[in-house]
Formats: sequence, structure tokens, C-alpha cells
Amino acid sequence: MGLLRLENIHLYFGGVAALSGISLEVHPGQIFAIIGPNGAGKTSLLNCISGLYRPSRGAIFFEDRDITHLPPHKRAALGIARSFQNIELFKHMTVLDNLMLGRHVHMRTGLFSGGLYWGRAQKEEIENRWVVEEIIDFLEIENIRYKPVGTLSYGLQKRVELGRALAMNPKLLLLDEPMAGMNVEEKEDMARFILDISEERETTIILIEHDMGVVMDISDWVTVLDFGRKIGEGTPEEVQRNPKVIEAYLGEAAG
Ligand SMILES: Nc1ncnc2c1ncn2[C@@H]1O[C@H](COP(=O)(O)OP(=O)(O)OP(=O)(O)O)[C@@H](O)[C@H]1O
Repeated sequence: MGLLRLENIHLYFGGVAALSGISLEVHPGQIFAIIGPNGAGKTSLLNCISGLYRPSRGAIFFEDRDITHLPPHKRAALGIARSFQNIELFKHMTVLDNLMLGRHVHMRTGLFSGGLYWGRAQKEEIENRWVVEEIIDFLEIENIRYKPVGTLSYGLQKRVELGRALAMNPKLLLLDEPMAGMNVEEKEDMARFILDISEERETTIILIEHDMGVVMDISDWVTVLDFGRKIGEGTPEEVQRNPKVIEAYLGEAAG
């Protein structure tokens, strides 16, 4: 059974078709890559999955439940978390506080409850702190937990953003170009964390990435988009041999 299923997704902006009839199935535990040239529709597809965009046509199922009409926060509560192409953290706040904010989807008492609920809120806060400390260990960012995010290097900020998505304990993690703008060493670290998230935390991952070396190294399955259509899919080996994919994208990426 697929964890996530997209059926015939169409998305229009005015007269422009950003996505034309995309169907796909993501299985539990997969690292599932979406690749394709600029403007192919990758981010639009991710936005349809997270709920930021509502498809013009088609349906989306998560754990066999139709989520097509659910808003982003309800999808997040079901276990779908995302990171953004451009870092969207609170730069003046510490690493720890940014990660604690990532826990808010799990707080029953809410951020501003007081009085009567104080005891429960305090207990939840302590539990949340445990979860976040475990993520801090996992991402090896113990020594920067009290630093304001804005003072960190780009690579570390991306790692904190990953941590914030992980703080939601997602079943499905959506990563939009997690390695963009990184140097080789930072990319290697990020690739290792993605593999560890998949293996140790048993989280399914959908990944948009332009670095083909990384994609082919770490993905289980690759889907290729071009002009809003799916032009190929398969294992990394299959996709690299697909003439349509080579013509539309890989030839250009390799050259
Ligand atoms: N909010 C929007 N309003 C209007 N058009 C949009 C919007 N978002 C995306 N598009 C259009 O939809 C098409 C697909 O864009 P999208 O950003 O999904 O591609 P992409 O594959 O993620 O590209 P890149 O690799 O450059 O990030 C493009 O033609 C783009 O101009």
C-alpha cells in the first residue's frame, strides 16, 4: 500500500498549466526524488502535497484517506512536514526555540493557555523539550542550541530547518532543494542526515534536488517532470538510461 497517492493532478495558474495529469505513488520508507528542469512543476507538486496549493483537478490520498481538500495545518497534524527552498526560520530566535516551535502541531493545550491548564501545559513543554533535545543530538547541533539562527552559517541554518520539520515527528517529510547553495562538505552532511532520517527514524522522504550526484546516490525512486508532465520514473539506474529523460534534463545537467 502506498503512503501517498496522487491521482491525475492538474494545476493551473490563470491559463498556464503548471501540472498536467500527474499520478504517482510513494511507498513507506522510500526516498522519493522529483527532478526536472527549472519551471517543470516540482515545487508546485510539493505545494499540492503540503496543501499550500489546491489542485485544479485530481485527488491526493495519504494513508488511503482523501486529503485533497484539507488545509496545510490539518495535513501537518496527519504527519506531513516540509522544509522550504528558502530558509524560513525565525532568525532572531535561538535554534532551540525554532525547534520548539516545530512541536506546536503536537501541543494539545496551545501556546497561550494558562491558569487551569498550567500543569498540563508544563508537562507537555517538558515532553516537547525531550523530543527536541533528541533531534539536536541526532543533527549534531548541541553546541549551537542557544545561538540565534541568524548568526549561523547557511549550511547550519538548513540543518536547523530540517530539525524543525523533524520536530513534528512526520511520517512524510517534504524537502525542497535541501542542498541548494551548499558547499561539497555541507552537501555530504545533508545527504548523510537524509539517509539516517530514512533508516533510523523510518520516515518517508520526498526530495526535490538539482544535484544529480546526490539524487542518484540516495534515492530509491526518481520521478522526472518536464513542462508539468511526468516524462519518466524508475530506479536511479532506470531513469539515467531513459532516453526521454536524458534529452529533457540529464543531458543538460551533465553538460
Ligand atoms: N504562484 C504561482 N503563480 C503563477 N505561476 C506559478 C506559481 N508557481 C509556479 N508557477 C508557474 O508554474 C510553473 C512550474 O513552476 P515550479 O516552481 O513548480 O517549477 P520547479 O520545477 O519547481 O522550478 P525550479 O526548479 O526553478 O524551482 C512555472 O511555469 C511557474 O512560472
